Amino acid sequence: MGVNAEESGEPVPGDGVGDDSRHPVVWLFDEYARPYWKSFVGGLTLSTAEQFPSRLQTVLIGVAIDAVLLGSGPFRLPLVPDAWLPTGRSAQLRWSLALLFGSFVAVAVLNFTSRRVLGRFTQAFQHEVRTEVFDTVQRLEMDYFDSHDTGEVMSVLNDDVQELQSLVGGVLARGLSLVTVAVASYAYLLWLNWQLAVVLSFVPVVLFGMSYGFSRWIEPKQLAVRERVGDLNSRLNNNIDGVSVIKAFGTESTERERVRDASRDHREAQWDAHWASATMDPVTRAVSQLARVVTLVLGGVWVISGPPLFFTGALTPGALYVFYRYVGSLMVAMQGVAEVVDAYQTGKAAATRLQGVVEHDNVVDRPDARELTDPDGAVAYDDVTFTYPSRDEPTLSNVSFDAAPGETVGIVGPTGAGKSTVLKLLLRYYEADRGTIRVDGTDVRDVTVESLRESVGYVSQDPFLFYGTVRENVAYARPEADDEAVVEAAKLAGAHEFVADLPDGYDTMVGERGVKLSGGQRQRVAIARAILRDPAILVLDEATSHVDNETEVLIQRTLEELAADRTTFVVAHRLSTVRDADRILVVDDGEIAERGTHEQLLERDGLYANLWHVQVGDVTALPDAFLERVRRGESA
Ligand SMILES: Nc1ncnc2c1ncn2[C@@H]1O[C@H](COP(=O)(O)OP(=O)(O)OP(=O)(O)O)[C@@H](O)[C@H]1O
Repeated sequence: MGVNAEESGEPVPGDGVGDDSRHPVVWLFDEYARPYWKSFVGGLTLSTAEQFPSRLQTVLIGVAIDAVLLGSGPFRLPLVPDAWLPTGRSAQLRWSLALLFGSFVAVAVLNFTSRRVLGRFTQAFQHEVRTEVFDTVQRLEMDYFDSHDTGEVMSVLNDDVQELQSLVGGVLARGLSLVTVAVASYAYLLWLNWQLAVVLSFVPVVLFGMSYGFSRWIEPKQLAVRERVGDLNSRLNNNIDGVSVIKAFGTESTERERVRDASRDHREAQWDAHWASATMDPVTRAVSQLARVVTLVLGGVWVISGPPLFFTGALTPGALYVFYRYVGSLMVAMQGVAEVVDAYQTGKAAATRLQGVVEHDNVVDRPDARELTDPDGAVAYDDVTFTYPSRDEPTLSNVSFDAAPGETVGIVGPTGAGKSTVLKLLLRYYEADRGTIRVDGTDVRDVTVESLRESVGYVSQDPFLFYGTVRENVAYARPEADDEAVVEAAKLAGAHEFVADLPDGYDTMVGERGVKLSGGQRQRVAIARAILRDPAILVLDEATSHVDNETEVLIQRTLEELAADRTTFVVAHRLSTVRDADRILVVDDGEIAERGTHEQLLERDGLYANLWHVQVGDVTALPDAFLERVRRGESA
């Protein structure tokens, strides 16, 4: 996306598009954690460093048992020259106590700081991922939203981002500490008594093998859980959104069953994963207990009666204590590996899904795309053919037409003929398979999507209003617009009267999606929003379908004035809406079947003329072929 993440220090989420060679977790950190790398590395270092003073306590006690308590061994500490250490037993006791105390303090300080630093990193990282991935999602093209429902997307933005917490704390910090503990402890055991250390080394190897096998076993189960969560969220979301339809059709019990099914699938997937974890735990525990027993038996015999079996040399009680404690912590570390691997699999699944969203094949600007500045609004379709990604057959075939700046073009035709699709291509919601669409003579693919859409005001049949006030919704297209401009736009859209009658006027909350307004009122607010934007091209896709005839006439008048200096496309079923258009295109089955002015089309006595006769109630004028078509449900 143009900016170099290295140079700017900012994460650039689109950078990874198409780069699927990176491991999802590496990709995630590379894309979003870079600005915070210092706290990331610092936090990991501190949490790893914390392990050393806490391991030192066992060493100190072991040495003190032999040297101070029993007086049977030298007072020696790893990595500390003997010359620095005291020789008298009371001085050694004081040293041991002082070092023990020091290690307690060090553990507390390191624990506090590592949690703080790593916690801050995790929060910042999650925040970055959440906001950047959301930003990417909202830029994804329409085909993504055609094939993914809200619940699925929400689950990625909520649950998967949440998982990152355990990816950092539960996997990276814990994993690194565990490895450090294991390596350092084992190195010390080798130094203390290499023979016993070598014999006991089989246990961690067995435990590690078990953990690895377990991870392979659990991975698909974790993935299934995440997918089921997405399905369940989608179902719940859909039902809450569609609650009025559910009530109207009295389908509460059917919906209850559907939610129950989705929840059951989720429960089963969850149980499957849980059961796998629950099986692994006691098995690893048993192996670890066995290792402790072997250490005690072997070491005890060694201390009391000299080296057993093939062992040679001596083992002191202090060394046995260290062995017993360290073998215990080694086992805990190995058991922890299973949990780390488990958390890693969950984190990896989340990262994979986040990567999947961000790397979704998006309509991106060409490298040399230019800004479309201040266009006159000439629009030309040249032999455009288009197939929806989920369809096999083209929805539009060989569509060609021109609209000069300031012209009003009406688009009519039966339901499902492809009228809205024609205009969605102008907005580049989708890309044409063949042919070219030009604005002011420039191929829309050669300009930036953002500047193209800034030049087009779009009002759909069922416009979406945001939760907020009427004023906020009108000013949405131009937040800096002052009250006067908002009221002016509302007047032009025929909305001012009803807004003034609302309890709080322009400050009235419209409810979620504008539910507190009628369909016609919502449309008028949406038209005001488009007018306020003052675009060169205005697209009204059934924008007045919910408005009564009288209000439509009013809106029509204003739009005529507005349309004078902007190119306007009007899709309408109510033919009176487009009667005065400079040109009318009749779309039938994805093709432009007829074109001309209202009068020309009536004269032609084709599909348009038939649709007109239907609307003016002149049914006797309709030919049998047309009536047959209506009977087959092909016309509206
Ligand atoms: N996102 C989509 N994915 C797949 N097919 C789609 C999609 N949107 C529309 N279609 C199909 O494309 C065809 C044309 O749809 P379009 O919405 O352009 O028709 P229309 O003429 O505007 O219809 P109406 O008058 O009912 O609004 C229809 O068969 C429709 O089912």
